[in-house]
Amino acid sequence: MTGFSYGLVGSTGRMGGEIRKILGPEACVFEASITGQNETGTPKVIFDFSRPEALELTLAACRRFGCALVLGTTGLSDAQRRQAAELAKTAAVVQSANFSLGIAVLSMILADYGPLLSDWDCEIVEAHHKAKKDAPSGTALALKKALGRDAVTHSLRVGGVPGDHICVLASEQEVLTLSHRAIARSVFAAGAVRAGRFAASARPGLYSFIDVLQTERERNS
Ligand SMILES: NC(=O)C1=CN([C@@H]2O[C@H](COP(=O)(O)OP(=O)(O)OC[C@H]3O[C@@H](n4cnc5c(N)ncnc54)[C@H](OP(=O)(O)O)[C@@H]3O)[C@@H](O)[C@H]2O)C=CC1
Ligand SMILES: O=C(O)C1=N[C@H](C(=O)O)C[C@H](O)C1
Repeated sequence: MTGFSYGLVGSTGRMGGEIRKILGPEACVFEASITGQNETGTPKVIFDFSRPEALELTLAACRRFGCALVLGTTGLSDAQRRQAAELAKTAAVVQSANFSLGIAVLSMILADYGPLLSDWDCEIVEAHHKAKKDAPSGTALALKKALGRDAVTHSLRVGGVPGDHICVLASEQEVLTLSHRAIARSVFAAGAVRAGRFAASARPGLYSFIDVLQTERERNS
């Protein structure tokens, strides 16, 4: 059961399918993909897991419906991020390159403790399924941002891997390896739906998945 009607941009895709499995196909009242658009009601939240080229359509739909946005598409340009931030002045927008809990915690660890290792080398290895279009992954870019400095990234596109990220930090004397593996793509959909439930009742603003988790924690404490 959903509790809200939703829209999907990227409805025929891998992530679109996973979100449908959680929220139920009957509550999906707006869907879009390259092959077309279908509208049967007013969504409370639109989920965009598609391609950067679709963002214009997504932002226009959010404005038209006056609804919130969960934006998971990676490979966005800086200008597109600014466009999403512009929508956030009037609607709740949760944007994250990775809606898994493990990557959220890994990002917090890097942001908090990365500065202690500022003179260590750092390289990031990411592996994904062969159909993934962008490289490096949005998550690898976000992990670099959390670390607060540049890091060489290595991208593998092999088999059906849902998403692996490994940060290797090393000095002359020691090596610290922090790694995350998504066992199934459903983990990202579960996080996105969690963000959608938050966004459905949140004030306008630009939120990260970490903001969603921290708000939930404050509400439950
Ligand atoms: N933030 C996160 O946690 C995660 C993010 N992602 C990101 O989500 C995105 C989608 O991934 P995935 O589901 O695997 O991709 P798929 O290739 O399986 O699906 C892409 C979807 O987008 C649609 N699409 C492509 N171009 C356009 C367009 N110009 N206008 C409208 N719709 C379009 C496709 O339609 P059609 O079928 O007609 O071609 C399809 O429905 C990627 O950017 C990926 O990196 C993925 C997993 C987790
Ligand atoms: O395309 C994918 O599949 C994924 N994309 C996201 C990314 O680019 O980081 C998140 C996840 O790793 C799966």
